[in-house]
Amino acid sequence: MIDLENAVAGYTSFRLAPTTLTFAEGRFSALIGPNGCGKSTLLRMISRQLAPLSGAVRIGGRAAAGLSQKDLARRIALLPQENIAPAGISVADLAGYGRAPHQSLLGIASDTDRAHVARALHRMDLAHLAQAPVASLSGGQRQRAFLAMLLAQDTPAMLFDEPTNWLDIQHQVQVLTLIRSLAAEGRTCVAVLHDIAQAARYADHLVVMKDGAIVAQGAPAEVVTAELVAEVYEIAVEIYPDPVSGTPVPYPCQPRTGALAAAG
Ligand SMILES: Nc1ncnc2c1ncn2[C@@H]1O[C@H](COP(=O)(O)OP(=O)(O)OP(=O)(O)O)[C@@H](O)[C@H]1O
Repeated sequence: MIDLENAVAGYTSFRLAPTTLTFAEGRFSALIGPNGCGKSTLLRMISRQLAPLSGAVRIGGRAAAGLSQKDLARRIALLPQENIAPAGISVADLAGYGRAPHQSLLGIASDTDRAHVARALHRMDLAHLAQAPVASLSGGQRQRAFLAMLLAQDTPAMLFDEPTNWLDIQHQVQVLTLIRSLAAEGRTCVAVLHDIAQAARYADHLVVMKDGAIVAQGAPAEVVTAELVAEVYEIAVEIYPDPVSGTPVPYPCQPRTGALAAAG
């Protein structure tokens, strides 16, 4: 579980509103909202990449501020939006970095570490590219290599900042299904997603942000309404039921311009 109590973080030009929020374990929570509303800032604060200016962040009931770097990395992992691999590293070695918090200072890999890495590469469809340099991968393959590193870290709380970026539709579904199964294993999973229909279909819980503040949260069917989308994204939509899950799918209303407007 991750809980925030009046937590505030930000930069000179942008600050989150005091945020009180719980991400429950065993649940896939999706964070949605317009560009620049503070979603990444919130994840950075939770993962302690950005120190809270006030308030508290607790991970598994423990104050994040009081944890050692290693203890923190055993409890929570973050897939950032931008990832840079060390020069010349292979896919398997990158995934192996995820095991560092579980190793001694000497960084000697155990059989357990190797098993975690092999499983992570398999889950991300990368076993055949294990020895390939990360620099030689496509954008989607690289994203999956960083996801494999996250899986190898094997933490009870996992944060994903736009995990479906660069992925084709097959791998988008694979990653969203994977996050669901990680939550079903009892982990606390939080993902920033831009596709509201995907968020509504795959997540159990939606948290909606605007201008640095949480403006709505709850079950997707309750949260995703035409009124909320209009208020948060400033665009008129109609809501259709997802043909598979029945969850809400917002579709932009067509502006009635040109020949269509004249005909109507
Ligand atoms: N390192 C930084 N230094 C200063 N300002 C920053 C920094 N990172 C982000 N910001 C500002 O903070 C605000 C929130 O950014 P953030 O990245 O959290 O938004 P976001 O909701 O994740 O956006 P997006 O959907 O575009 O990824 C923006 O106005 C951004 O310009």
